[in-house]
Amino acid sequence: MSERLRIENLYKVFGKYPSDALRMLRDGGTKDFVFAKLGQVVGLNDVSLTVPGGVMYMVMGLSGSGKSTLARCINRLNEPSAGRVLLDGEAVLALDEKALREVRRTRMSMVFQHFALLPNKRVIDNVEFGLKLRGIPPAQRRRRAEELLSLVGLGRWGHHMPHELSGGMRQRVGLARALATDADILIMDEPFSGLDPLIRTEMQDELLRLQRTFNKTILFITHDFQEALKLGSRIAIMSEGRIVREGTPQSIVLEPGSDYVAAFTREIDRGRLFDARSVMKAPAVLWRGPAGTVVGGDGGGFLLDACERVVAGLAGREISLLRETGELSARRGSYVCVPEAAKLVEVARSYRADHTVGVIDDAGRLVGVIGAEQILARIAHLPASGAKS
Ligand SMILES: Nc1ncnc2c1ncn2[C@@H]1O[C@H](COP(=O)(O)OP(=O)(O)OP(=O)(O)O)[C@@H](O)[C@H]1O
Repeated sequence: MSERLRIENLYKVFGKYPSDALRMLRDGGTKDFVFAKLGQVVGLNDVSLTVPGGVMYMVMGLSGSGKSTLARCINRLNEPSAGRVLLDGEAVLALDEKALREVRRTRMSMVFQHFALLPNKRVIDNVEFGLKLRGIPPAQRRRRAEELLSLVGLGRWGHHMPHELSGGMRQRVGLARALATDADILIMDEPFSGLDPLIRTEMQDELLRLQRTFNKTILFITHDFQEALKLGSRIAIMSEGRIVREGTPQSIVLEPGSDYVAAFTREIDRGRLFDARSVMKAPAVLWRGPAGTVVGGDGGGFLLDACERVVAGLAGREISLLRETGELSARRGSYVCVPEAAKLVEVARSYRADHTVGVIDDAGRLVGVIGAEQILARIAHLPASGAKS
């Protein structure tokens, strides 16, 4: 994945002469310290991050942690006090006004809270709006808008006014409008906050679906950790203008690194966050013979062919028999395998006592095994022996 957006050592101090504040911050001073000494508010304190192309990158933190300031500094709605913003390697802070306007219009667009629609324009005109500003010819932009409306399930609503639609439908129009712009980097500042929970879930699913279709690069701001976990490929967690933890959702939950981050992870549903790949153990070889190779452990195993594909399953007692007598007793069809991406909750559902769950890759090869110990350990958040993180 190529890098699209890179932020390097970005600072934002709200105040006329930020140089003293910057010096204090670079010397290790905190936001509170700067405010106490100078009365200036620190929005960002040495923020660096990299957003790869085609991913949804989440910026998460409590109110006042600097999320919106970061979003606004990236496209210079707020002028950063120091640091660099690179869009496809180009320095955004060096752009003159005209070039900046062009970048905002065509390459990096900002989606504000609630996707507010223009109330006196029809739904289709709302979706077309950004394209019109870009000077796309009428027939072409109409086609694109119609396409997008049907993609969000509102193909027949183009000629209605926004007030004739339900809240959820209006949100979908807003999402279609955001995606209609050809800018392939979208900065979304809490677009779903304040929505009722059902509509919010529906919108999150819709965004994930559309993201897969359009492969946009999205920097998504949220204060909701669950939302960050659900949508994000990577998450940056902010506190007091700094990034205090950055990583994949699974790595952050496994190793929060501080009490501040750990507090967000406590209530999350681990069964739906972790996948088979992240809990499986490497299969140990127990036996080799003309019939194939047996891998697994005391809880059960698998007989594999020469291509490492599962031929048959062995229950725990059959593994004991093999160990004691060297006698192979494996039953064809008597095993459970899941794909690497299967969620832990699905693995737990397929688990049978005295059997090990196999994990297979796209080519059908056995790449790992999961016993009850791994499932329970990850759900209860204990380190499991041999499990990958
Ligand atoms: N225009 C401004 N002038 C002065 N201080 C500001 C300004 N905008 C933001 N701040 C301050 O910068 C800090 C970061 O604010 P920001 O809005 O980025 O936080 P946030 O994480 O987006 O919060 P929220 O979730 O409440 O929107 C806060 O201390 C805020 O008071």
